[in-house]
Amino acid sequence: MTDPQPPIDLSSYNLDDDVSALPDDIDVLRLEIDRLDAVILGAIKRRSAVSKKIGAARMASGGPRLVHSREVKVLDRFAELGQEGHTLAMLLLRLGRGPLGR
Ligand SMILES: C=C(O[C@@H]1C=C(C(=O)O)C=C[C@H]1O)C(=O)O
Repeated sequence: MTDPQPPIDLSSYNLDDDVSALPDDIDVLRLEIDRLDAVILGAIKRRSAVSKKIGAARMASGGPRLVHSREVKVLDRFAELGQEGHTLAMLLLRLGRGPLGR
């Protein structure tokens, strides 16, 4: 159903490391949250900029601002997170539309 993900090497982010191996130390765990938030925020900002660039390029050649079929694929990608994943994907799509986006 979902497209295969592109071959991106995420190994340096340690996203698959066993969380149960982390110490039960709130300060240490919060540092891990802070690290992950920095990665997520950086990725979201870049995703929004790339999405806007695609929209601008498409409109410059007379195409539509949005492509429903592609947006459905993005929504599918986050479906494993359930309703919250849907909400998250919708927010990502909105961020890529800029201030006039719904
Ligand atoms: C980025 C694109 O343009 C728009 C933005 C999308 C996105 O942010 O993922 C998806 C589809 C389009 O509505 C695209 O067509 O890939």
